[in-house]
Amino acid sequence: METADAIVIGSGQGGVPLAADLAKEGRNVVLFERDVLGGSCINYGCTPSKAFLAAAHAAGRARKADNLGIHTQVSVDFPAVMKRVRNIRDSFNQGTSKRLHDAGVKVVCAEASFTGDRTVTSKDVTIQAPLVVINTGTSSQIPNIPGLAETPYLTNRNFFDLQQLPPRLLVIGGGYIGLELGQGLSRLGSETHIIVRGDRILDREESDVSTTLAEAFQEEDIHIHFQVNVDQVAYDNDVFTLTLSNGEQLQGEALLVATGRKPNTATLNAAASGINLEKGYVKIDDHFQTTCAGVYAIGDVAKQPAFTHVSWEDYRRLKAILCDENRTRSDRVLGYAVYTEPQVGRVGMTLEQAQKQGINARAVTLPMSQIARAIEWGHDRGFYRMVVDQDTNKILGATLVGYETAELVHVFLSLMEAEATWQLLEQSVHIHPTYGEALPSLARLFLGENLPFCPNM
Ligand SMILES: Cc1cc2nc3c(=O)[nH]c(=O)nc-3n(C[C@H](O)[C@H](O)[C@H](O)COP(=O)(O)OP(=O)(O)OC[C@H]3O[C@@H](n4cnc5c(N)ncnc54)[C@H](O)[C@@H]3O)c2cc1C
Ligand SMILES: NC(=O)c1ccc[n+]([C@@H]2O[C@H](COP(=O)([O-])OP(=O)(O)OC[C@H]3O[C@@H](n4cnc5c(N)ncnc54)[C@H](O)[C@@H]3O)[C@@H](O)[C@H]2O)c1
Repeated sequence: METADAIVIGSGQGGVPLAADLAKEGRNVVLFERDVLGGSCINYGCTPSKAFLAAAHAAGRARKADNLGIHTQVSVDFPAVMKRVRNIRDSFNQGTSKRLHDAGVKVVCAEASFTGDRTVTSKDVTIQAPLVVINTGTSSQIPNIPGLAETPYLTNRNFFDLQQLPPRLLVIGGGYIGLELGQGLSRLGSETHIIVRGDRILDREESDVSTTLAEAFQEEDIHIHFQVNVDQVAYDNDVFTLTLSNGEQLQGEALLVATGRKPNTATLNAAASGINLEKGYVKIDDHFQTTCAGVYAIGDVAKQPAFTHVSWEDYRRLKAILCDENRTRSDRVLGYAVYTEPQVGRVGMTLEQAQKQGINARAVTLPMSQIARAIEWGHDRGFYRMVVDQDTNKILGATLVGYETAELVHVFLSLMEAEATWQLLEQSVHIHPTYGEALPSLARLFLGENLPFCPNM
């Protein structure tokens, strides 16, 4: 058996920089990766999906320019779109490989599992180390629908290998992936059907977020089938046929399954090192420590909010903790975004979440149709909402639905990190005419509904 100073299992968003940093300090670090280097984000998550959406939204916006009096004929070169996506993906992937190599990390390209205390084995190597970090992420959770397993369905894993635009796309799941990739292919020309088992899309968000998005999707002829399950999947002559629980049948040349994630722990044999799992996820404390001393877990596999910036921040915090700094995983403000059009930018608590915690909370909402910039630019669907604690006046959360709100929500992230009050935002003088100008306007709603809140409105 070999020994090392540190083992990292999985080359996700946290594992790669951690392995590289430790190796640069002169430690002997081994990283195991069973698939391509760089994990989900780079290879089959954020990077390819956002490069793909750049093309899709360019097409969508060009069509919508009709509203501005600009008439265009959109012609999509799908192979060129996907080639660009794969080129970006590949360049990021090569960057990961170079980073690990330059830092002196020993990379073992194989699946790792525990065979003893802090002892990790793959095909032909067994290594023990005093420090082991699990960063194995998640994979698609595939529902047990009769017939599905025998068909060449797509998940986010193989979606970006598509060579031809499917004339008709069927999507199971109305969450992040189904909506982003579903709207994306629709904007590039596929007739798109999204099958949702509940009565709304993006069902973890406030209901008016779901309604706003659903209306936007339906306006661009995306078919959303609510409150139905898929009972049967068949594949014949390159065509998928879905039989729905209401008896309806839908056909398409591509089927995307986007029904959530499952943690990559099935083959990890975590128990061999005394590591407990909870519903398949690695159980950690507030310092990322598992139930085995010296073994830590970061990112999606530790049931952290499943976003790249969270896994990456886990790495920064774990590194500080390993250097005996007083950091935890929970003392941070987290935001996220959904890259549909309109976008959803979120941070902190919703009104309902705050009230459930017993906080004396209040929310104000400003529709996009009352924002000068949104009217001028023709993006007047959506709203900005802020939640505050009425006892302390501190900002507790925000929901922004509209044009590029993933950018704007950072104003709230910083204000909340600084524990600012809504009065600070209200007193800020933002530039006219911008979307950002609407944020002090939003805060001004706490002063009274009928006051003028910004120039021209
Ligand atoms: C389509 C899609 C789009 C997304 N878009 C965004 C976005 O826009 N913004 C955002 O913040 N987040 C986004 N996410 C989420 C984001 O990709 C993940 O939250 C992030 O990659 C988490 O990374 P991680 O570090 O936990 O692990 P991962 O990046 O998942 O990496 C885990 C690695 O471990 C490897 N592995 C697993 N088991 C083993 C084993 N036993 N031995 C060796 N190696 C193993 C895997 O092969 C994988 O490479 C998206 C996800 C998807 C699927
Ligand atoms: N913009 C981003 O940051 C981004 C983008 C994509 C993915 N992600 C991350 O990846 C995660 C996974 O995305 P996802 O879209 O797979 O999951 P999700 O949890 O967002 O959505 C899955 C949806 O599928 C539904 N569903 C589950 N089983 C079903 C079934 N049998 N039939 C029909 N519907 C079913 C669920 O009700 C849910 O609405 C996200 O939660 C997010 O953390 C982030």
